[in-house]
Amino acid sequence: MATGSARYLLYRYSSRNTLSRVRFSLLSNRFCHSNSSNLSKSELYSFLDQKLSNPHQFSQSDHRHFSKCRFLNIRRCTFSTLVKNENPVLNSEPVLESEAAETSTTGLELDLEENISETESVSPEKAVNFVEIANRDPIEIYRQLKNAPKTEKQNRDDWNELMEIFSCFAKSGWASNQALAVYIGGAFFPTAAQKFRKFFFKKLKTDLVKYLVSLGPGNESEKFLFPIFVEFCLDEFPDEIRRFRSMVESADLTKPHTWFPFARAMKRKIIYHCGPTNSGKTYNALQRFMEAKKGIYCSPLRLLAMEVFDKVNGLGVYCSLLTGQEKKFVPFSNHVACTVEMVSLDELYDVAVIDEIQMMSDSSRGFAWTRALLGLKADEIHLCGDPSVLNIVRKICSDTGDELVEQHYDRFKPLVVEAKTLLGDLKNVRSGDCVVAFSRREIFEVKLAIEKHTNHRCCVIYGALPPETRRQQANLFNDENNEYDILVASDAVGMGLNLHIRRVVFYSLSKYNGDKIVPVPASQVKQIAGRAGRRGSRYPEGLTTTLHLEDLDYLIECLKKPFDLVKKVGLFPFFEQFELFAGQLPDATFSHILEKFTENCRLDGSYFLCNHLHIKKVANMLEKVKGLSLEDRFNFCFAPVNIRDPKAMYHLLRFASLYSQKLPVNIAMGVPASTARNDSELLDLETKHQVLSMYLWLSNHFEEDKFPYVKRAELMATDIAELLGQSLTKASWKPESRQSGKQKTQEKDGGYDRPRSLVKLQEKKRQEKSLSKPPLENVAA
Ligand SMILES: Nc1ncnc2c1ncn2[C@@H]1O[C@H](COP(=O)(O)OP(=O)(O)OP(=O)(O)O)[C@@H](O)[C@H]1O
Ligand SMILES: [Mg+2]
Repeated sequence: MATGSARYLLYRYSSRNTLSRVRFSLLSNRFCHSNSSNLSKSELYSFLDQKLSNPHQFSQSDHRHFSKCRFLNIRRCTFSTLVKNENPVLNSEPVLESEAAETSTTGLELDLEENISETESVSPEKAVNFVEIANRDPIEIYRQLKNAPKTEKQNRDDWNELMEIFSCFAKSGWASNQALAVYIGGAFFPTAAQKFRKFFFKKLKTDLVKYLVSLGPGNESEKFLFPIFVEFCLDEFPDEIRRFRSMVESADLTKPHTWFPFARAMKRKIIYHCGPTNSGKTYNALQRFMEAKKGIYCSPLRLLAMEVFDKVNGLGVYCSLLTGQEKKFVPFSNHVACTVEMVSLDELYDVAVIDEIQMMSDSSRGFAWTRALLGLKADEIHLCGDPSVLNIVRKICSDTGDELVEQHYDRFKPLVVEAKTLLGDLKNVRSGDCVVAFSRREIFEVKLAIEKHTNHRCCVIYGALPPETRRQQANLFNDENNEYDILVASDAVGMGLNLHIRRVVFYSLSKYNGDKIVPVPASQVKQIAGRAGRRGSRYPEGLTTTLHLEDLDYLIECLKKPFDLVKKVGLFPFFEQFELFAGQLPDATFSHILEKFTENCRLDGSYFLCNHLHIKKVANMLEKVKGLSLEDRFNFCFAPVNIRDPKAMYHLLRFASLYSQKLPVNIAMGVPASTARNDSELLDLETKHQVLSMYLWLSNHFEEDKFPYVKRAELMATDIAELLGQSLTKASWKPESRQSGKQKTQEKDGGYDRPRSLVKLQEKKRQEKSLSKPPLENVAA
């Protein structure tokens, strides 16, 4: 049977079965792409019967296919043209849909309208002028629907199709996103869409239904429905819209440079000291800092702030110290060394230094650097960092109108990679080595192994140690006149400390990121490796290598890799912004407000909202403490606490409870009489110090009289830091296993071996995973 006649039969069949236009088109499409065009009339009819017997015969892909063809089918070649072309009585030469579309021109639209009316008598359904509907004003459509006295009856197919269209609309990410622009919130959108559907179904108009059915579920119908939906919402939900509007406006984090009008009123000069590690960036910035009449140095770490405080005072420039935990005011000082979170944006300075500016992109703490850069009231601001945020600083300066001067640096002496590695054996460590491991457990295992199998003694530095203890360990390592000539450290060694390291040895290049084991990012590897061979140290030429040969390639790859260019930097609302937003949700809990803020806040393309999982965890715990103001909660949530340490969390809860009851907050903790004898005692000392540090932090962020035991806490903290230092120098025990099922290290005869390269292990796992996955085509099939 010729395709033309088959199509005619198909059309006749569709008339007989009152097939909707969409279904007819889909069917004819399928038909044309199948061998069924060779069937006889009865065979064809039974083929169609069989197709139609399954109500789900038109799959999503059919709909998608039809959507794609919509412009061909509707705008340029309507069903009626198709029928006309295919009708052997009217046209003996059949024209396929695609051909008809191909040959149509833009001028055809007028003809199509004629065709619609022309075919009214032959169409299985009343022909509808789709072009006219597509161009109709949505406001007018909405009014017409609203004023329609009753619904017009539809056939079942169209009804079902319409249901599907509305169900897709309600789930549409596009529509939900667009709705935000008219202040229909993401949470409210499904309700609004459901009410819209109810409204529409009560007022069905056949022409609209036909048109929507011709568009089918998906993009096209969503785009058509959306403006009508907007009209409906404006009319039906003015209160919700008003409420959401003020909520969105109070969560507006766009244009953060406008938040600091005083800084904007100043003509600031920004000097970006840009370069790799050990290139003199901080040194040069500090020279200007010390020359200035009034200066501030903003550090990424307490330890580094203390170091600058000592160094600057040592050079005769009076300088105070300000960190979350301590305030050391030096009389007559016009200079201050602080942690970046503590920087004052009220004071005027001649020179400010913001060290490690690339930390602006840090997922949790980035906002503190962004705030300092945008808000510092200083004539001259020196930024020190790697080139990763250079572009974004350029953009910020063009927003703020500040002058930007770039100073580029090279490393004093190149870092040399030792290709031999330690051949998997820690016995090959040498004096001046810093072995870098990424967990506390590994650090102690390495220390134990080195001290057992060699004559070297090890100092240790890791994040959970107080800065005072880290400094004590660093001094012990730097001092030539003792037996502690190896440093075993975590990534905590990567910033700030000036250590006499000859060679950085990576024990591993993978670390646990709180969720899974991942390769250490290249920027971090560079930063850590850069600790070797500092200018002015005993080893001005630096070396780096790995324990295992297998890890060497990854190390080289990281060192060669150019710095990634950061596209976004961190932001977080001030308390005042948060408070304004909270006003929209009077009965909500703190964590709910936080959640809503995250959901509704708007940010410019160069910024992201900093990760606040930690804050949320604390907020959830403090939910049960009654009587805290919003500001109190906000402050308590920023207190430095290890959320994975139940003891530390318990103390924070206790502090907040006492505070809320207006009782003096006590420490309720003693200092152990002697050094730690095992790892659990050491862990206990670490926790105790963290709790005291938290107490001191809180005393600096709340009224002092509420935390009356500051002096005592300071003394206890000093004692514990000392005990920790003493405990570490003699520590020779196996670390506590905090997680079961972790990789076990192996001891071999007369030596020590880590199981295997974790980087390789990760790579192998990834490869196995991708091999076990079927090829994409199969998945699609
Ligand atoms: N011009 C100089 N004269 C004397 N010592 C210098 C000079 N420049 C830098 N140094 C010393 O070199 C060492 C590294 O310098 P600096 O700390 O400024 O490097 P950096 O580029 O900031 O490195 P990082 O990125 O690791 O912070 C420091 O001990 C510093 O005192
Ligand atoms: Mg530096």
